[in-house]
Formats: sequence, C-alpha cells, structure tokens
Amino acid sequence: GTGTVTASPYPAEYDREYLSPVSLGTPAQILDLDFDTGSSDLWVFSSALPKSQTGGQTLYSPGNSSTSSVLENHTWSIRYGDGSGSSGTVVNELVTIGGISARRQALEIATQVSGSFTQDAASDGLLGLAFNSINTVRPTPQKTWFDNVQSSLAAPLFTVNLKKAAVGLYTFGAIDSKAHTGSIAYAPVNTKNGFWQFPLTGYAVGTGKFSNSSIDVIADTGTTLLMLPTNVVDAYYKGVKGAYYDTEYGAMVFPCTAKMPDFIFGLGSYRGSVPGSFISYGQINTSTCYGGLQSSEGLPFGILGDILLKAQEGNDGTWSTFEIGLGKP
Ligand SMILES: CC[C@H](C)[C@H](NC(=O)C[C@H](O)[C@H](CC1CCCCC1)NC(=O)CCNC(=O)[C@H](Cc1ccccc1)NC(=O)N1CCC(N)CC1)C(=O)NCc1cnc(C)nc1N
Repeated sequence: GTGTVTASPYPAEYDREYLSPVSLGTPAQILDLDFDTGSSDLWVFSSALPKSQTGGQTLYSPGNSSTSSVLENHTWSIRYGDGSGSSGTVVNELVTIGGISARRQALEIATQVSGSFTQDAASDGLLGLAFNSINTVRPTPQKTWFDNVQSSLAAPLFTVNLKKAAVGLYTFGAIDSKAHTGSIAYAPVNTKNGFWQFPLTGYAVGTGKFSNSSIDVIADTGTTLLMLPTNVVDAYYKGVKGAYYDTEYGAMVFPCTAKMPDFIFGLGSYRGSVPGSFISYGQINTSTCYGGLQSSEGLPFGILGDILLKAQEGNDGTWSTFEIGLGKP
C-alpha cells in the first residue's frame, strides 16, 4: 500500500522543525514526531520520564497499550549534532503512519532527555528515517519503521515534500505524479555512514556562473539549516552586502535589508534553486539577520537541511515543489 502523513512546520514563521502525527499502540496514542532522515532511532517522550524533564509534550504510556511488550535488557542513548540527546529503554509496539502499520516496531522509550527537548513542547519525539546501521539500541541495533514496512509498500521508497510556513507531506510507497513536473533526477546514495548521502554536482550564486564541483552531502529533514563547505558559503556571502562571520553566534550574519541572491545547486544534470529570501533565516536583533546557509566545517559532508528541502523552484511562473525521493534502486 501507500501512506501519506502531514508535516507541519514549527514554529510557523521559522520552520525550525516539521512534526507529523504517529499512532502508537492499542488503543491508539497519537504523538507528534519530528521525522528525521539524519538519524535512525524512533524514540518518544514517555510516562517513564521524570516530570522535571517534561514540558507539555504528549507522553506515550506503554502500560496503557495492550500491544506493547518490553524488549528485555535493551537500552539506547543518542547524541545529535546540536549537542542535544536522550536515552532510555525499548518496547516492541504497533506503530502506524498514514495507515501503514509496523506490528512489532522497536519503540524507544525516553527515561532521560536533554534540556532542549524538554523546552520544545511541540515535539513528542523523533522518528529516524536514515539507515539501520546507525540505530543506537544495544546490544542489538533495531530496524527503522521505514525498513520494517518496506515489504508492505507498493514501492520501497518515500518522498519528502516540506513547505515554507505551510503544511507539507511525507508519502510512503509511491511517487505522487501530481507533486512534480518534468522528469525526476536521481543520485547514487552512499549508505556507508548510515545517511542518505550523495554528491551534488556544483553550485551557483544568484545569476553567477555555475561552478562544477562534487560536494558530498546528506539529505537531512532533522536539520533546520543548509550547511555546505566553507568555500561555497564564502562564495555565497560575497554577494551579500555587509555580511560577516559573527564569532558570538559562530555563524554568518548580515543586515536584514540586504538583497539575498538565490542559491543554485546541481544534482546530476538537474538544477535546483533556493530562493534568496529563504537564506535570511531570522533576526538576531532589530537590524541583523542570521544566515540559513552556514558552513559544514568539521563535518565529513554538507547537510541539505529544511532550508533547501522546503524550497520551491519557480518555473514558468508556477511553483513546482522540490522533493526528495528516498528509496532503494
Ligand atoms: C546516531 C546519531 C545521529 C546519526 C545524529 N544525527 C544528527 O545529529 C542529525 C539529526 O538530523 C539531528 C536531528 C535534530 C536533533 C535535535 C532535535 C531536532 C532534530 N540534527 C541536528 O542535530 C542538526 C543540528 N540541529 C538543528 O538543526 C536544530 C534542529 C532543532 C529543531 C527544533 C528544535 C531543536 C533543534 N535547529 C537548531 O538548533 N536551531 C536553533 C538555531 C537556529 N539558528 C536554527 C534552528 C548524529 O549525527 N550524531 C553524531 C553527533 C554527536 N555529537 C555531536 C556534537 N555531533 C554529532 N553529529
């Protein structure tokens, strides 16, 4: 079959994360999870958390579900790129998304979460959509929901259609022919690091010439910003009057009045564009804005985060949506 679920941006004006409803257990407990193609753990806020670490999230309670069973002697502990983290125990549970069910999904119950999760009332946990090899459950790593349901999908793929300040969609098992115009560009995925990793074929800034270069990136719905090698970032902000590296924020910032050039990227022979307006991410004070494009210095690859994934390229005046199709060839 195929299944579709909404992806709602939060907070509305910042698109910092996208949340999707997931049904857990019997009777159904619905939690809003951050689908993350940059990790492979499905973990939720739970009744096992100290109250002091919760902040308004919906808590999954295994005791209230007739289909949950403890995965004995298994634990998990995860650390994310922004320094946040969580850990806990594991149950097998019925997990349904858009009508597609995994009957015995490893569902990771948080017994500890770091402060930024406690403060984020909108997110009840994460659903990892990267590869099984980076799942943190021990002693036996567990499979992702996408891996568990693949045999029941019409096609072994999912598509991501995030939108700026509007509700988008994750679709499992089919490519919606209404959601794209023209042919689809494919790139070979390198799964050795457990991510959806592939090469971009180059970039251009605004109306400048396209620079052919192979840039290793991962498609990561769980990362808000677009992170690329320093030489690309420097080339981009050279086109932004008054842009500079703010050591306090550790980020490129610029006057909010600056005209932002579009960012063009190559994927095979396909050319996608991120509107310049998306690269003004938000104000840090009345006159200075924070860049949606930052350096991936120190990372083994660039990160195509939400800033790029939500981009809609305007062609012949219409809007077609840039979406990522992720699946096995
Ligand atoms: C199995 C681990 C797994 C693969 C892990 N994967 C990732 O970190 C990528 C993954 O997509 C995670 C998923 C996030 C985690 C935080 C909660 C939301 C989802 N992405 C990141 O950490 C990228 C950096 N963070 C972000 O992009 C977060 C996302 C966020 C959204 C809403 C609320 C809070 C945070 N955004 C911000 O921090 N923002 C605040 C600042 C603002 N300017 C932009 C928005 C990893 O690489 N960990 C190795 C790792 C460990 N330690 C460190 C320090 N770095 C690491 N990379």
